[in-house]
Amino acid sequence: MRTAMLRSLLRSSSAARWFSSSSSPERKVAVLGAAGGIGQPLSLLMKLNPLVSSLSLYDLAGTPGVAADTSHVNTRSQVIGYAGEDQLGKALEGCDLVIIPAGVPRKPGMTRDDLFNINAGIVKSLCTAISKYCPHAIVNMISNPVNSTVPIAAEVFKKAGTYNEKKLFGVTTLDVVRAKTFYAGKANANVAEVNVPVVGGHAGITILPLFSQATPQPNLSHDVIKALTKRTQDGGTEVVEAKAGKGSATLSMAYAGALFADACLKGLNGVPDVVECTFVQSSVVTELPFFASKVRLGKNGVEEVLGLGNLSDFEKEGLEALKPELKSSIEKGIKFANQS
Ligand SMILES: NC(=O)C1=CN([C@@H]2O[C@H](COP(=O)(O)OP(=O)(O)OC[C@H]3O[C@@H](n4cnc5c(N)ncnc54)[C@H](O)[C@@H]3O)[C@@H](O)[C@H]2O)C=CC1
Ligand SMILES: O=C([O-])CC(=O)C(=O)O
Repeated sequence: MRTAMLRSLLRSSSAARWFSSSSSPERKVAVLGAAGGIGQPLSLLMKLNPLVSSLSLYDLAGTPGVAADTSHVNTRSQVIGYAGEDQLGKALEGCDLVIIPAGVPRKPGMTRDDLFNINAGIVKSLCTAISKYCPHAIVNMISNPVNSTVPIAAEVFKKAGTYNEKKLFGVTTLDVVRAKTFYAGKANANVAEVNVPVVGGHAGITILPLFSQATPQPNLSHDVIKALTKRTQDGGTEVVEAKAGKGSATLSMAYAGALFADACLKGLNGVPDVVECTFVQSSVVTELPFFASKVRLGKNGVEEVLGLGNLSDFEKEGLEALKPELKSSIEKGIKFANQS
């Protein structure tokens, strides 16, 4: 279901006709940081999405080129590039969905939290503009550290009087994408039929894949589950090291970001039973104010935050172990937003 759009694109010899046949509502989507490593392929994937009617590509520089390039693809949306802070308002006006991959990526040896000092300020200024120009938009936060940037966004929106907890999402889809891929390999399963919930947050041990709830469920040993868990938690670092100083995951992240944005748009359009794992304000899952878990998406954003279900003893231990780090990252974000 989730990859139907991309699979149809690959299969169809007349993709343009397939895409232009959409009659879904008008939806304006902005990508902030659209000229970056994630921003460019994500902009292309959003251009391919028939649910988008208007695509607004914003960055400090370079977006006129990305927009001109992307706009030649013969699909539904009209694309406009906006460059520089004075054009941010226009980029955001009337948006239904704003996707934020703006900010610096990791280099080998860094943690996601090492990005806080630069990215916290970027996210704060972008969210201030969102609260002014499209206060009702759904926000998909990709910029790291997600465990802190989502609480920063919430505080900025609260201060502006525009906070709607149902519309703010930390994008953790790449953790799910990785968990599915790695699990399918070990389970010898068709990856297209694999499902794995991933909960917690988006950094190191705060990423908690729930392989006990994965489907299909072959009999994998505890050692294999432990190794799969570690590989999922270290997936970002695996890419950072392989890129050797040239950034972090961009292509797989663009794919994951496009999947999550598509799910949000489907929810907005009233498609039933759209469920994704995502980092949201959460009161029913743990005592922490934000937590990633399965969430049902709907016309207003979050329709329902779903519980964790039954956990294995190993997952229960993982859950307790992640809480202090996640709590401290959340608090760091809240403190930053209220201090500066
Ligand atoms: N949530 C997740 O699963 C993942 C998150 N990320 C994060 O995404 C972020 C972006 O990564 P990349 O695209 O690889 O970085 P990049 O450096 O290639 O691109 C970032 C873009 O943001 C732009 N930018 C910086 N300040 C801006 C501002 N104030 N307004 C608009 N644009 C601004 C830059 O000009 C640049 O084009 C990083 O923080 C990275 O850690 C990366 C992979 C996965
Ligand atoms: O690891 C990073 O820095 C980027 C990221 O969040 C990921 O790939 O999951």
